[in-house]
Amino acid sequence: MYLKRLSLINFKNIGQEEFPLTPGINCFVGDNGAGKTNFIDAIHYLSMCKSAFSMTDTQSVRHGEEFFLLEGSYERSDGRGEQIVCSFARRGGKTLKRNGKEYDRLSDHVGLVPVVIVSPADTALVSDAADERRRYLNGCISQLDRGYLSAVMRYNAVLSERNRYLKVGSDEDMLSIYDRQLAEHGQAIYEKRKAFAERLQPLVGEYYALLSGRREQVELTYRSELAEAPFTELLQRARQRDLANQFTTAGIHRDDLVLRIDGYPLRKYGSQGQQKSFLVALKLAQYRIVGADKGEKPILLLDDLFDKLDMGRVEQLIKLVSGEEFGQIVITDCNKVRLETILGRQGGNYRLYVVANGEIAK
Ligand SMILES: Nc1ncnc2c1ncn2[C@@H]1O[C@H](COP(=O)(O)OP(=O)(O)OP(=O)(O)O)[C@@H](O)[C@H]1O
Repeated sequence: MYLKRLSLINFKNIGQEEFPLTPGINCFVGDNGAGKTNFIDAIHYLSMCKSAFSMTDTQSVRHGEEFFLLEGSYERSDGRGEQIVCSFARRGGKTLKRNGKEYDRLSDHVGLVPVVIVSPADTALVSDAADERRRYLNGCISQLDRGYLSAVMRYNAVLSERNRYLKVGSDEDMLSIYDRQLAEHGQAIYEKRKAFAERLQPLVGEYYALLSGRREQVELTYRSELAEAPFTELLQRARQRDLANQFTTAGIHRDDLVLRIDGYPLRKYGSQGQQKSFLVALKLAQYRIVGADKGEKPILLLDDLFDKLDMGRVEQLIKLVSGEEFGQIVITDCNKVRLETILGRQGGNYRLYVVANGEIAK
């Protein structure tokens, strides 16, 4: 699946733009603050119904305007077309249409146009607390599995209720009801996270080796208390502790992904370039899994390509993503000459858009 044509109105610093894209490599170049990332974010919106960067939709409406509108025309691998329109109005909220028909629920759209993004904001996956990594896992798995997202939402709802109850009550029967519900959704989430992480593991190692020239070895492992015992048993064991603490102390809301380099924690011992390489390897691994499961190659968004990577690793990355396994690529970089030099060495088949003040130079 690739994006053939993109149209934007009032999206961040972009007033109005419409242009075609190639099925191969598309590059947005321009100075800092020009609006390159905003084009990438628009593509992300059309797939995930939300920004990859801004917390709220309102932040994506151009200052002084009332709404934004994004439209993408896609071509599937079998030649069929898809027309996706995402709009948001400060007063009217968000709507999403596929081929003219509005979705009842935005979540029904997630996964139709698979997308994987690599951006400087990924560093939060290494530096921040475990909830950032759980959010990442949730985002990946929900592109592949509709039931997963609703299981997570139900789990979180029961968890909040149980935590509220623990502050006011201690009835064993009541807690057992919550436990049964938590265990039902939590166990299913655990199994899916475990299976996904097991698929990621070898691919992350493989891609990291390719990017780094096999200089270091990296590992990714999924850590969950549910690996020790079934969830119902964990909840039973934690009951007295939960009553004392007045919140739920065991469960998949404490899961984490453990990232290591040469056996040591990546956050403490990895250099910035090594951490970035790990994150790129992780995203490429995700790309492979999503592509295999969907039967459509995702769109790969590489925001700020040279962020923390040396020339050798960037060149390796471009070589990798120019291969058969990958489909449409969208790259942003502030240095046109540097980018063109590398792309030239890889065959020179790409389209370049020069961005200034939210506009593409014609
Ligand atoms: N809602 C908005 N309305 C108007 N302008 C906005 C809005 N949100 C962000 N911007 C502007 O968009 C610009 C940032 O664009 P973007 O992040 O795409 O830059 P970039 O070209 O990727 O830059 P860099 O090379 O620094 O990463 C900034 O000038 C910012 O002020």
